[in-house]
Amino acid sequence: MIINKEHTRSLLDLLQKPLSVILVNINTTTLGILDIILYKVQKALLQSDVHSKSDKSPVTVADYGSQVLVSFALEKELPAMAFSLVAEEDSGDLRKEEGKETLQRITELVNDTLASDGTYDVSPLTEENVLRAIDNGKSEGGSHGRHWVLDPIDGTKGFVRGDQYAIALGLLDEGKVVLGVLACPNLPLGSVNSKDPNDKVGCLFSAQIGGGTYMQSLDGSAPVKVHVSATENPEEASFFESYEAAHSSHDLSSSIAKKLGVKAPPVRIDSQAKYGALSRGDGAIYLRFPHKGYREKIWDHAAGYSVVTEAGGVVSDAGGNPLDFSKGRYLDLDTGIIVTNQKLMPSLLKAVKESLSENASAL
Ligand SMILES: Nc1ncnc2c1ncn2[C@@H]1O[C@H](COP(=O)(O)O)[C@@H](OP(=O)(O)O)[C@H]1O
Ligand SMILES: [Mg+2]
Ligand SMILES: [Mg+2]
Ligand SMILES: [Mg+2]
Repeated sequence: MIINKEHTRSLLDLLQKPLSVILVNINTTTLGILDIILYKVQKALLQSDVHSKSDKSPVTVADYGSQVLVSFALEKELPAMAFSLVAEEDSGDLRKEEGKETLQRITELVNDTLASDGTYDVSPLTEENVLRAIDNGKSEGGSHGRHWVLDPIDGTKGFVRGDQYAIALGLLDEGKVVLGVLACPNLPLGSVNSKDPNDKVGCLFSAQIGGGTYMQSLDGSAPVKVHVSATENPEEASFFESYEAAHSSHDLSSSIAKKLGVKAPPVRIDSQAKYGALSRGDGAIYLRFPHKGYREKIWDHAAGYSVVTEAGGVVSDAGGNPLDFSKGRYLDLDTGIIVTNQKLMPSLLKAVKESLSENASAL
């Protein structure tokens, strides 16, 4: 397995801009701390430091380490605010006998990182501190107050494979997503469809409610405003879906695309990088149809929803209802998630409805 250099970029560095939008003072040195942990984690991954959660999905030291450091830094930087974090990972497996070594490894990495960075003058975190930082993410969210929503690594399968992944942070205010930051370290700056291996990669998308969506390179170019594709013609539209067929029915999306008249083959990539790419018009449609019984989590969509919506796109469930982030850790929705521009949405909804009634067994 080859994990390339982009995996080592600083997570908090990626988050700096939008945090500054809401006037949170996280300084740049602090933001550098995750560089080192990801570099080390990358090496650990080569030693197959990938574990399986109770739902059989993978988690790596990188996922935990990212959650510890984002949680730690947010708590440090937001002392005056009531700090509530809804995040993907929990400490359950790390508290078991079998999780001991992984916990040790995370603690070691976090402490090495904090020490070599030096921004926070703190004594080394104990394993208990690490567990507590992870468990900061236990908030239930909901319709009152402010809640940060974190996916420390979205697209873990892509991360492990060396493909696309994202670090996704959103902010809920009274149940609405008001801020979204999506760092996509492996996404080419020009287009997801770029075939040139020398193209620069690493994109940061950020959106604030009412303020549009901006993209910049991860090494700090000036942000440019981005918009979703304006196409009204499905024949010109290409569509995104999960790389993993287990996450979204490829059969159903293929039937929808056919009905709609989409000519291009699907673009299959991991993570919310799909939302980022769509927000700048790389493709015009994103279809997500998890298999029966799967419940979508808010951290898998909050940042991406904000980035696409502020770029002029529409995100809804398969019934055309807007996504509701105010219900807690899960999104309660009808069947799937579809994303496109305002012009294409009515015909997309029609195609989805017809395909669902003809291919109910595809889910
Ligand atoms: N059976 C399933 N159906 C749909 N989504 C699933 C799934 N199992 C895991 N996922 C979610 O799909 C996300 C990745 O989406 P994508 O397929 O677009 O890359 C995962 O995020 P994590 O990698 O953060 O766990 C996980 O939350
Ligand atoms: Mg996961
Ligand atoms: Mg995720
Ligand atoms: Mg994740």
